[in-house]
Amino acid sequence: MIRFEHVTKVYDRTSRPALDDIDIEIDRGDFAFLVGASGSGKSTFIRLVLREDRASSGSVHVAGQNVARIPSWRVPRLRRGIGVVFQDFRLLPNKDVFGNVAFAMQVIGKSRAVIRQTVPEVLRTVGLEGKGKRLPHELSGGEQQRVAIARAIVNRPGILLADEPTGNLDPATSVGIMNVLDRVNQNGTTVVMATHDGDIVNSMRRRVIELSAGRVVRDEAAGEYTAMIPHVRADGSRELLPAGQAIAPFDTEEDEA
Ligand SMILES: Nc1ncnc2c1ncn2[C@@H]1O[C@H](COP(=O)(O)OP(=O)(O)OP(=O)(O)O)[C@@H](O)[C@H]1O
Repeated sequence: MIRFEHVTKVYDRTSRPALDDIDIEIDRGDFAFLVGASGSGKSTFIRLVLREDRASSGSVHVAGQNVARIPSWRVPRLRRGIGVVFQDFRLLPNKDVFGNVAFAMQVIGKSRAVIRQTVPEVLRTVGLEGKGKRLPHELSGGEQQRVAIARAIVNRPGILLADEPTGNLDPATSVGIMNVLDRVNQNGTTVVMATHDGDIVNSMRRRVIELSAGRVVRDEAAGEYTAMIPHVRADGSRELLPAGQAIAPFDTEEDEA
């Protein structure tokens, strides 16, 4: 569904690539977490899928299409097949819940009859039945994110990209949002979620793609937030430690040198 072939992205006026020779495939129906420190390239990955930016080299394929070959006038059609959810919800403040979701259908020319039928169905999917007339400021953060997800999926995209969707939410509310994303995935949508939320990654046990300085340093089918890597103790015995901690003995040696 999403294929990166040796993709490198170097932004103007920077020397270090934001993405460095990324070669990865995310299949139809997958659920993949993108993890990695701030600045490791997660948002850049998402921007390239949406063709908000172009790869400096290599190619990005979405639903079988090389996005660099799509003429500008057809980019909106590419994006119509991709729902996007952000950390800060980005709802229209003067439209109610129904209006926010309906708007995504109006802009692609859906009829009023179809909108009237579809929006309540989608609001039910995200757990917001009966809240169609509320304005965004009358909703909790978790409810606002549910509206954002409803809006992202109402046109049945093949892909849902979520950039830190639980970043502004407390842990309990985040679990509710993950249940919604899981349901969306079970309905066949490929979900890619960039996150710093270790608890969520560890509880979901889905594919984990870890970026570090623009490179894929880990890609596990049912991974955890932090990789556990083998570490040899001074006495020769072995233990599993989080990747960051396992390099400590080498730092010590350097300090002494
Ligand atoms: N428009 C830009 N111009 C120049 N450099 C950029 C631009 N956008 C991102 N970068 C740089 O590219 C690298 C990757 O940034 P990116 O935003 O993709 O990281 P991220 O993993 O999403 O970080 P975060 O977790 O903080 O959102 C960083 O070094 C960043 O400074």
